[in-house]
Amino acid sequence: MKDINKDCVNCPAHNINNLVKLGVDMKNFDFVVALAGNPNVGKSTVFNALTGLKQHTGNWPGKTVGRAEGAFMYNNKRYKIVDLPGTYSLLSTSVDEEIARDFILFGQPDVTIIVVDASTLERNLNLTLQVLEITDRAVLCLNLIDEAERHNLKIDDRLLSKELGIPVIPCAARQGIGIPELLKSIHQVANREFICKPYRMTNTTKNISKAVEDLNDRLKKEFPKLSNTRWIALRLLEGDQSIIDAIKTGEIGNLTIPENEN
Ligand SMILES: Nc1nc2c(ncn2[C@@H]2O[C@H](COP(=O)(O)OP(=O)(O)OP(=O)(O)O)[C@@H](O)[C@H]2O)c(=O)[nH]1
Ligand SMILES: [Mg+2]
Repeated sequence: MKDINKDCVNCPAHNINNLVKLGVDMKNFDFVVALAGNPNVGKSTVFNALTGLKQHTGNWPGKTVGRAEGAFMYNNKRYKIVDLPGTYSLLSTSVDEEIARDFILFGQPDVTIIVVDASTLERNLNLTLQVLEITDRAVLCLNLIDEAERHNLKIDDRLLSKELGIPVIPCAARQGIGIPELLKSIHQVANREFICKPYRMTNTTKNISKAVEDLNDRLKKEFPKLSNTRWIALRLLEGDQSIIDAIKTGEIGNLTIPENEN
């Protein structure tokens, strides 16, 4: 009897009650969700599972080359979801990586799903920690868990969730495993039923903090609509030439994605 219930909870018919794949129907959405992650970790596979669309997937990096958008409805809330090119770092400079970086930083998503490859978790944590520096609302999709298991890797997802301060959901997106749990977490984080406490590095000295605060104030005054000005202030202190140029030309102000485009 117990097994029958378990099968019922995991069967597609049960999930259909909660998830409606809306394809490209992005009207009147309540929340914007971004898919961030290293190349080739299954972001588009998750996107397709949630929207019913058919974004290009395959086993090599660099397939998604622009922003793809779709929608789904879950528990009567409408979500617009944005699939992004893979990126190793928010400091990356290739054109595709910049598209991902700009949306994660300035697109003001309500929830960022960080998709990671469970079989190469450590490498993926670099981007994860960078994303957690700039957002209070994120969910970690611990994807390719089947591959990790095949390599006899066991990940303590509950401990990882505790340490990162965000929900961690083991998934095998290609097989649809973990998608119901992922949806539930996206919903809880978007609706503030789950309050994230993202892991933040705290090794900044007083002088640096003061310089960041000063620059942050000036940036906010100059570009009132720009999000993540603290991140920009840090890059300025590091001497990041592309950011310095974007400020000099005023181009940085264009990175804010207007609300009606969301
Ligand atoms: N075994 C296994 N394969 C998966 C899983 N999720 C995705 N894949 C496969 O992994 C490959 C990469 O998936 P994509 O969805 O294209 O990855 P992506 O992150 O969008 O890749 P880029 O757009 O190139 O950054 C595809 O061959 C998928 O079928 C999973 O959970 N398990
Ligand atoms: Mg992709």
